Amino acid sequence: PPASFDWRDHNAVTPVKNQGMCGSCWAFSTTENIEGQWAIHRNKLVSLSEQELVDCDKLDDGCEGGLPVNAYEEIIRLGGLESEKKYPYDAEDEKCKFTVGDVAVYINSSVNISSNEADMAAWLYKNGPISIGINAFAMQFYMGGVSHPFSFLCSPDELDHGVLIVGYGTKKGWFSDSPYWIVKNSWGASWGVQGYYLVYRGDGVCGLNKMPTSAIVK
Ligand SMILES: CCC[C@@H](/C=C/S(=O)(=O)c1ccccc1)NC(=O)[C@H](Cc1ccccc1)NC(=O)N1CCC(N2CCOCC2)CC1
Repeated sequence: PPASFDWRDHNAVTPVKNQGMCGSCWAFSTTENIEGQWAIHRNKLVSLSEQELVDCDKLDDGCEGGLPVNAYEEIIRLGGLESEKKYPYDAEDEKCKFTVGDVAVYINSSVNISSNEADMAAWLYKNGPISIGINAFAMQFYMGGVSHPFSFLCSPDELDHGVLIVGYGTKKGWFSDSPYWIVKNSWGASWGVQGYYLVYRGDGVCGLNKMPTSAIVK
């Protein structure tokens, strides 16, 4: 794989979204992974419905939390994901309004990806953006640059946020180079670097390598 790669340069990433006052980060991590899979394998980039997952995914807890691995399973059970347009986001738990006739995309299965960050970069380059869990402690104070908090401040064993890795690169420094991941967040475009988080790549910081997953679109 190349030294750097960014799926935003290959029309596989929608604009940054905002989950608002609802703990639905897991749904954004899931829909945005599938947006990437569909764009890469069907050459169609369409914004997908997080609200369908908040309302209809019975394995998860809507605004009270969830896991992409559960959401992939529920999307297969339901029969697919509607577009954001057809099933818009309301940032609150509501009655399920899923209509199978309005499905925009479907997935065939999902995979757990290796926690080795070199393997993750190779997988991303070959297949697309990766959904991850992360300890968001350092994200709450993030103002830019390559985030590399001490592990006692950002325990890799306390994942509490779902986000999406869309690329990777290396920042050339005065004394040393910093390899980083480009992470798409769901806290709006005024957060971080136009909505994105640059975090150190290579030492499992904040547990970002603990739960890398993706949907599979054949
Ligand atoms: C209250 C839910 C908060 C929400 C994200 C909110 S958030 O607003 O993005 C945020 C995160 C951190 C700091 C500040 C703000 N977090 C989650 O949904 C996180 C996301 C995550 C964690 C680990 C790996 C991958 C993804 N998940 C979780 O919070 N949970 C995982 C699923 C679990 N369910 C229990 C019942 O049985 C089904 C599973 C509920 C807790």
